[in-house]
Amino acid sequence: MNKHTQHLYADVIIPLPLPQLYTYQVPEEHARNVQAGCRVVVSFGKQKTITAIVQRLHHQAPEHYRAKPILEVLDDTPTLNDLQLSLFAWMADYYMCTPGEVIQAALPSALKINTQSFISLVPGIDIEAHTLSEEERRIVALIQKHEALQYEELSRKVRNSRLYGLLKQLQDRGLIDIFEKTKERYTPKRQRKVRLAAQWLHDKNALNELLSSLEKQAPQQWYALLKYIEASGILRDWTRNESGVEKKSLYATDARIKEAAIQALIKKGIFEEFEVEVSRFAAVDADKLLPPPTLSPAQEKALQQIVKAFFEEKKDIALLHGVTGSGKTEIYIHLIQQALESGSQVLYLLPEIALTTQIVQRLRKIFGDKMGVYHSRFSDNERAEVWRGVQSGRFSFVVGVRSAVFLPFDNLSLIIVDEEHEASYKQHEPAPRYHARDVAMMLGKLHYAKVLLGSATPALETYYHAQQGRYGYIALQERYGNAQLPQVHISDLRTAQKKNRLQYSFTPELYEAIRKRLEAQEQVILFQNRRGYSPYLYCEDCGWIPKCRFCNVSLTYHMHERALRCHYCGHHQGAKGTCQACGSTRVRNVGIGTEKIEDELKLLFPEARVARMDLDTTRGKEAYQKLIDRFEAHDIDILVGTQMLTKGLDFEKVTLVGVIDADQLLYFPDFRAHERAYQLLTQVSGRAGRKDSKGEVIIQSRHPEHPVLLDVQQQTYEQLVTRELQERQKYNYPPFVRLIGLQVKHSKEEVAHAAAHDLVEQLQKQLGKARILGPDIPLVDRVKNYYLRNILVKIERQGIHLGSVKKYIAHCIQQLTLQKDYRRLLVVVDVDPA
Ligand SMILES: Nc1ncnc2c1ncn2[C@@H]1O[C@H](COP(=O)(O)OP(=O)(O)OP(=O)(O)O)[C@@H](O)[C@H]1O
Ligand SMILES: [Zn+2]
Repeated sequence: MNKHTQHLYADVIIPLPLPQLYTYQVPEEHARNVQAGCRVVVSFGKQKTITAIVQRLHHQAPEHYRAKPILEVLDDTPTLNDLQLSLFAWMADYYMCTPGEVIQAALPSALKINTQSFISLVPGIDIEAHTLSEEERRIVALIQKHEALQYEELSRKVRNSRLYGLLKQLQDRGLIDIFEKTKERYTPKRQRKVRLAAQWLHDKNALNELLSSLEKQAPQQWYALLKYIEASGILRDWTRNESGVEKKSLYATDARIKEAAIQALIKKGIFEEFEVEVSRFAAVDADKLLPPPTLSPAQEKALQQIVKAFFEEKKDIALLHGVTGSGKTEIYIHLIQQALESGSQVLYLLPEIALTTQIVQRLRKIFGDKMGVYHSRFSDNERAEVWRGVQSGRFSFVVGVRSAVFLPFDNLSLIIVDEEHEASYKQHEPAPRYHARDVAMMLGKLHYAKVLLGSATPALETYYHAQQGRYGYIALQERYGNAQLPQVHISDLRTAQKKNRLQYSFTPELYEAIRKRLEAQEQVILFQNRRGYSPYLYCEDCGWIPKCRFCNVSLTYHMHERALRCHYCGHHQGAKGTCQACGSTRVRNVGIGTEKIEDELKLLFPEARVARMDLDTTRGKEAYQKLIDRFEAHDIDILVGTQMLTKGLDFEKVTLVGVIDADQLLYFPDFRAHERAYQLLTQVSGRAGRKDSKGEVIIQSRHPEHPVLLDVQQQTYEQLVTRELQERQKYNYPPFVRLIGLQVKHSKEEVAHAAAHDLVEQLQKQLGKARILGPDIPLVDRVKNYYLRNILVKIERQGIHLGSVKKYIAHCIQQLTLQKDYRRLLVVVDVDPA
């Protein structure tokens, strides 16, 4: 068969949780411009048009259905490049989700298509003069009734599967307009500018004549023109006229200039008005950029070791294990600079919250406008702009949160994962439940890029792989400058309580230390990893504890808003002063949240300026940054907060860090509890004394002899690791095995229970009893009205084919949910749960 007449097919990813790709036929007229990675419009299901991504083009018709045609191709150049398509396919496979779910997570919503196209008649058309079929007439009549009709609405009214084709024909005949059809929501920001019309250029005499005539006849215009000449700098260099001056800036900054005067100059042909696309990000003057900081000898040595690990030892991944305040960021800066100079791209990943702050400001001063920032707090348009900017080459360097791994890089040579131990690199909900550090490693592999992991408290897995020689390993033991690591004291809550020496939640040591620091005009950070006022209320008469209506968990008391809040589903209700079971007024609040600490501090230190940093006080876009700025400016003496406080912050005047209650970290029921507690406590401690040797940390605990606390105190990370690795090996936990978590959810408890048991039974058939744990009833066993059961699959790292195991698990789940009784069942799969 002749190649040109052979049909072309496209496998497309539909952004829905569908297990498979769909094959569509590519009509002749699109065959030339369609490519893998392009967005296309297809019809899917009943009367639905949807935007999909082309994964692959080929010539095989699908076996089991007749391929429908692609309706439209939206991109001239693909939105996704080949490396992204490979990465996303790998993610769907590895994290056991659908390709559509990966696409949903990857594309900024501004690049997703709005299929709600509008249709209208072409203005002024005499429809009677055209011959139309009956169906066409009906459609036209419907359109005529409205000024513009949405495609979806029309399709509901018409109910014709060929609607798209019919409309296309009407459009081709010039009868209707389909406008804003499948328009992407990304709108570039535009700026109106003016410049001098060409005839006045290069001729100072002509310009002078013009000025003197204007001065007499139209002084306002004369003044506006003078202002333009000055602002544009054209007399020094005529070529500056080309880029002009923002129109608004001429009259907005000088009350003597009226907009009308500028308008008049445009009308006279002296000014010419034009429009440009501008960035949503403030520009940085290229000549104001700073060189990278000079490294200390220890930093320099670490840098050399990293280079050696990457290029001599040929490691693709290296771990920079540098204590808090050792200046890891400065080392990254040097590596980034080198990579950019070689003409390639760099990705720098940071945990969510750390990003809004200090680090970005530091990097901006060095890398200026070639640095893009990718953050979930940004608007859709801003994120789409970064996406497009990476594609166009405007941003060769991106600093971003976990979702930045999805950006359209085509030439990465370096990926940095800062604070690689951070749990927030893992996405929990919705799928893909990916870990950005692990995706970054795959991304690195696809690009042949080097991956640098950095942390003061590496994840156990990471450290283990480094020990095994799989990753390069670089240690940096000293803080930058004269700073010393802080002294850590453990303060015994139990004894203080027994002897009745507690002042509210504070031991005498912590109280005294705060008092001294305040006196010395220094700053204090207090850490309590629980927001709200208290974790629950309790009626002393009848024992009533308010619980969430939708979740099996007590409601947290938020005193400031007088509300009870569920931290699982967000449900909230007013807090009444009395017990809602027996009416008693003896309702006590139990446990300590950040709000309570804040209140207690106001009573204990009435003159101190206290602020709180947790999810509740940082909801607004700028709220977090403002708190940081105020603390930096020393408008706040004591900052109380949750783990948000621990992430990479750098404050000069903080000399004391207090931990209110370490026990809730140490006794959390999770195999990672000790590791996490060590990391959190070490990180928060690391905020103290970053510029000198006065740093002090006081950790309150009822178990002052706890080995993890001693490790934090003595900075014996290796000791902690050895102990934990032994435990993990003994009980089969990562890094010795891989975990896949399964959560069975149903609105009826019996069903969830029975289904979980059935699933375990099925899984055990092929995988054996030892590999399957559960089903377990989780601590909170009902969330958002779903009853939950957990199953854990453990797979050894060697000698078993992971892919086959995953296939089998998927198969078991599918078989289970096909059963009639389990139709409403949900099974959430979480590969490498964290
Ligand atoms: N070479 C250098 N020149 C000037 N200042 C430096 C240099 N290296 C580090 N600093 C300063 O030392 C402080 C600590 O550095 P940095 O924040 O990079 O540490 P870090 O290793 O990332 O710490 P953490 O793990 O606690 O986040 C910062 O204020 C930084 O500006
Ligand atoms: Zn709830």
